[in-house]
Amino acid sequence: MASFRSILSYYRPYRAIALTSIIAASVCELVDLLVPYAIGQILNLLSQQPLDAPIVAIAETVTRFTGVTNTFQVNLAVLGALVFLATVIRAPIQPWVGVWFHWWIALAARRDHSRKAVEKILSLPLEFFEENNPGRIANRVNKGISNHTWSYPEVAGQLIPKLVRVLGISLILWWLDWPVALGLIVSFSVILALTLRSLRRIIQKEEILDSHIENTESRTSEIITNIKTVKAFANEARELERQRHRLDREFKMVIDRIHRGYMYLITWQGTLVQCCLFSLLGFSLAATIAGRVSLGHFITIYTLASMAYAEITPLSQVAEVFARRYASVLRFHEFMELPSGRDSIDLGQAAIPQLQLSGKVDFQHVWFSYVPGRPILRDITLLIPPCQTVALVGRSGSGKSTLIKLLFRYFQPDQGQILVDGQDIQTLDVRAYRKRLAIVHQEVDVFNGTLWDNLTYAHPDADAEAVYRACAIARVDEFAEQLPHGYRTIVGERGLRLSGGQRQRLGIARALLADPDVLVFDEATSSLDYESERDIQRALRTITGTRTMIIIAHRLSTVRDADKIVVLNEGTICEQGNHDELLAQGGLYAHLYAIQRDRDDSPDQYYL
Ligand SMILES: Nc1ncnc2c1ncn2[C@@H]1O[C@H](COP(=O)(O)OP(=O)(O)OP(=O)(O)O)[C@@H](O)[C@H]1O
Repeated sequence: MASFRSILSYYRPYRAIALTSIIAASVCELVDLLVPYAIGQILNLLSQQPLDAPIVAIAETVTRFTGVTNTFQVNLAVLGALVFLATVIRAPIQPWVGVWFHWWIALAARRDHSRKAVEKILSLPLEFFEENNPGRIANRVNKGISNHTWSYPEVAGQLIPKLVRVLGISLILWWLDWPVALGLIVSFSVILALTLRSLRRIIQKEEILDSHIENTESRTSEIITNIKTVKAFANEARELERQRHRLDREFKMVIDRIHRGYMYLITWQGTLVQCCLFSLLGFSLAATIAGRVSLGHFITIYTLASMAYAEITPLSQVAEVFARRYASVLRFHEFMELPSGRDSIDLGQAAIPQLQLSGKVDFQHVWFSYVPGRPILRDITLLIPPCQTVALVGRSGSGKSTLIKLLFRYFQPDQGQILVDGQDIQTLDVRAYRKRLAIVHQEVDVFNGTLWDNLTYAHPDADAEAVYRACAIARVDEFAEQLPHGYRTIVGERGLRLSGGQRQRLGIARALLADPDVLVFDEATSSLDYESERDIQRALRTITGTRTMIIIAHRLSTVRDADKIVVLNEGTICEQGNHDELLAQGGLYAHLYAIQRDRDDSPDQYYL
């Protein structure tokens, strides 16, 4: 559970430098207090009233060392020097000991935690990304980090040094006239406590607002991602209406609850401060008339008290801004505390151990459910000998892709085990293991970069000859040559958009270049036209028998030549054998095959 402690731990690596810079900034604030004090003493000097003992002591020391006997001149020089030190000398030092380090820490922490956030994203389990859309995740991370970045200089550079300043003022006032100091301390503390209490109430509303904003932004991001569907169903107006409703709700919350709350706070706070200052003026004036306080001290007291009360507004503003950000900062920490997936990789591990597999895959009594009590796979037992081509077929939702997800260790079986070359895959180094597998999905991910970069994603050091060979098999060469800059054309997010078929060919070539021991095609050619698909299949025959291939397909023409066809039905294997055997069995496969042969005009394209 994220808490204030999590926020402190964000800056733990910079503890020493943070402490030093906060102390330095606080000292600068204290030095600034010398000015009203010295001005008060100058007034006493000019009006021939006695000076305070410390000033007299310093002046006597100066007289002893310099030999100057004119007391008035020495006193004036000492007081002038104090003002010079507190203003001219302090001015160039303060930004460096304070601002520079506060921002250095904030920016260094941003760099470090952005890296950690990427690490977290890479280590979260797959189901997290199925439940949270990219906009929601990016918003949570970016907002959390940027709020941390902005808050640190404010808290370390303002909040803490200003509090020290107020403490310094109280001590000086206590020394000059303790009843006035007591009045200031009590009134200041009461106002600050009341302010913080009001802020706490506003924070609760800020938290609700934050989750409203996250929902709105997440929907906007979904609209962008699914814009084709929105337009195709002419749902623009409905989406707009829904977002308008959400934005109105946010606005109402901001104005009626949050902004109004701040307005009330500023109003009573300002009035109370002025009342206190006015009363303090009366008390110190009375003390001066009664001769208890010198004219110089009266000026010093009033100036210092004004300075202290003047800090209530900036202090509460910093506290207010911090409060606004607190909720989103905590949400960032909650995100960072999410448990990593069981399949997560040790990113600190330098070298990936080498692993070579024969490609023998053995599912032994595998049970699996996404939701407890609702098994998706039931007692799957399947042996795939090395270098065989096995097809997984079955109705939509029968569990084909889930079986592959288990093979890739995205999820763990509830019961049973999956062995590769006789070893339980859970015992293998996950990075080394996955390096020996490759998959081509129906939807191929294309990164922003050149076609070449995308092709060599799994194997960046692949030599040109290997790339061209894979491209020839997957028929990438056909369209690559047509692109404006060939293989160096930028594709993806900020480049040329590839068609669904072209993306699938790219996906196939990319997987081939990884040179895996087990190659999986999950509806990998479904976006291709019949002719291209047949051509690619013919080309793929050159690698058939060189590695284990698992093909998930609805189009029967793509699996007829498989060594084994496994038919899944409601999470169980109901039949297995080659095409002819399954037809001869006259079971589900033969039944569906017959239905589709009758339905389809083309004898080569049967869908399951
Ligand atoms: N992350 C998930 N959480 C919960 N249920 C899931 C999840 N992923 C898939 N399922 C469910 O598991 C079942 C099997 O899904 P799976 O994707 O394995 O089927 P499939 O045979 O590959 O289907 P298709 O041929 O349509 O791709 C479906 O009922 C699906 O709704």
